[in-house]
Amino acid sequence: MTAIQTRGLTKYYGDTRGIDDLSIEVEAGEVFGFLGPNGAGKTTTIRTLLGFVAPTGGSATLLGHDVTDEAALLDAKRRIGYLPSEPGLDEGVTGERLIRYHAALKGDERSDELLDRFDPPIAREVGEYSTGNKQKLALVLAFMHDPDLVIMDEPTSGLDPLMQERLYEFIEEERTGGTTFFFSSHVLSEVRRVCDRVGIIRDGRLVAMEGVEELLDRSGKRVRVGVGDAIDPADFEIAGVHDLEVSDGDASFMFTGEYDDLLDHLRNYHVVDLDVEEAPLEDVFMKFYDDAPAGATGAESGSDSAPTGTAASAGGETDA
Ligand SMILES: Nc1ncnc2c1ncn2[C@@H]1O[C@H](COP(=O)(O)OP(=O)(O)OP(=O)(O)O)[C@@H](O)[C@H]1O
Repeated sequence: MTAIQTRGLTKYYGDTRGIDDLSIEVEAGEVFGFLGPNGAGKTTTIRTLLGFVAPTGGSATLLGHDVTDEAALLDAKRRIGYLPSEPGLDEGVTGERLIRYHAALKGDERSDELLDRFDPPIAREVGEYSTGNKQKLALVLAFMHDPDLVIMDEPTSGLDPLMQERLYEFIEEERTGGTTFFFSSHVLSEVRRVCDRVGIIRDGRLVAMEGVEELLDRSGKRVRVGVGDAIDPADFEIAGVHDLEVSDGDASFMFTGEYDDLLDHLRNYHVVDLDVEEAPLEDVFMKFYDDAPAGATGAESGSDSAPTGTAASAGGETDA
């Protein structure tokens, strides 16, 4: 089953492009990471999927329900969890009270277990919480009705390394149990760690969508070769060599070609050192980010947060 499907999904805020012609499919049981530079349209995508903003074009379904059909979306949201980037929780009440409120709204299948795991200080008023504790509470609220699909906007921002690790382990366990995840992230190591596939968005448009490992494979390996003598860079202009750097008797480059051809070429040298390693994750992703025009990589942020109380209920935001 397809958990999320968008076809030509478009959202303009007046003349400002939010997302443009976005077509994505996320299969049930998949962990899908959504990456892109600041202002690329990640939050807009999430808010459009959840019906907080109305699309200006195209279509989208969540768990088979049309997101522009209010009744259908409400129905779908019973099976959806949402973790916004800045949980707009009601500051004047205790965490305990918010949990009770959410239980009444959408049910409570597992808040005890989640409280054990994430441990927010629920006896205290939310206004006294640190950013990390708000995030922990938002996690409990997002998962307590045991959703089939969870949408998260930068879920580990604000969490300390121990909690981040706890969340990764939790995502892995939930995925084994069949839960689908769609989440935006800037943290490449976490994308690698937990995602099956990634979509990369730039200037509101999808520029890549594939498996994380395929993306890394396609990006090739970093090769460093040491030879006794000086190297003429022109000698290394062979198929599959990119980003060549030569110094004295060393050549370093990204390689996407055939290894037999490379080994044939290296026979021309007295090789004293050879190192082949996976492309750094940053290099792989920055390729997609780098070409972005300056406007898309600035400090724009659409992280206008959810209004009070219902941040994790996949409800409660209004159309913008
Ligand atoms: N409510 C809004 N009104 C007007 N423009 C908006 C609004 N929300 C977002 N935008 C614009 O839409 C574009 C996409 O923003 P969005 O917040 O979706 O990007 P993002 O990828 O989530 O960025 P970040 O990584 O910084 O959170 C940006 O140009 C942004 O300025």
